[in-house]
Amino acid sequence: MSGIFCSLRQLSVTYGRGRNSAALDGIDLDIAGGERLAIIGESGSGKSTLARALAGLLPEGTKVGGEMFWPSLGHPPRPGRDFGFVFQDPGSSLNPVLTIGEQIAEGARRHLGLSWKQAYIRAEELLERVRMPQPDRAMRAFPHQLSGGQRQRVAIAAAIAARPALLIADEATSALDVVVQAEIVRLLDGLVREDGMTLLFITHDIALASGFVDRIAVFRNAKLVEAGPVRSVLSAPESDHTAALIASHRDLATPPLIAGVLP
Ligand SMILES: Nc1ncnc2c1ncn2[C@@H]1O[C@H](COP(=O)(O)OP(=O)(O)OP(=O)(O)O)[C@@H](O)[C@H]1O
Repeated sequence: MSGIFCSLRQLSVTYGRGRNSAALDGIDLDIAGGERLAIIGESGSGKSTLARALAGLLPEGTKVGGEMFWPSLGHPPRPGRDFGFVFQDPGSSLNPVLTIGEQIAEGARRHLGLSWKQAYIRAEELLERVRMPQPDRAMRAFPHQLSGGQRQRVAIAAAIAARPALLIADEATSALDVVVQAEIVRLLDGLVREDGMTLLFITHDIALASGFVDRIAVFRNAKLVEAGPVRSVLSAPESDHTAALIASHRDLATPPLIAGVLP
């Protein structure tokens, strides 16, 4: 890991249109360059709001308080260039009327200044990297011709096309069955290690995240409950809420298995 990638100081977010309760409230958090950080929390705890705040994707009219610093980038991350986003439903980020090759190549062309020909070559290399079966055929396919897991591989390839420093995966495996889920987690893990990307892995599933991330940050009701290395959070959670989350996963709550889950 290298230095601090992002520092949040008392970050607060309140959505507009008459809402007065904060979606994030006084968050202090440092994210190291190249680290794999899991953002854990129940539905509505503020996880996606954190991702949108980092990515500068909050809707107009949202009130943002506190400060965000980007020591290694020197500026807020630019969409498609400095960060890539992978969502739960790849259908929301893939264009149904463009071929897979066209949509991956577009990001590489626009942000890396490649010609279309070079961008197509890069797109096919990316499909190989995300272990898409028959990448040459997949280049000419449309999203609806692929399985959910394959679409998620394409979404990941598109998200990393411009070699971003930050990859945000927001419930990226939640809609997949457990076998494909494990494959996608392994894939993300390998890609961020190889490229030295910082990964924000947003999930409600502490057991899934604990198998591969470096640190866990637990959110509840707009607040950061605790953050720390996986081993410390699992073996000595600071809050009752985190302890309850761990206890709800029997395989994590059983001490001999904690060691088994960790790398
Ligand atoms: N665009 C929006 N406008 C108004 N309120 C919003 C908006 N998006 C989220 N919220 C509210 O902000 C709070 C935090 O939502 P957020 O989506 O960040 O939570 P989350 O932990 O990601 O939940 P989930 O796991 O269900 O996606 C919730 O109360 C939610 O209803």
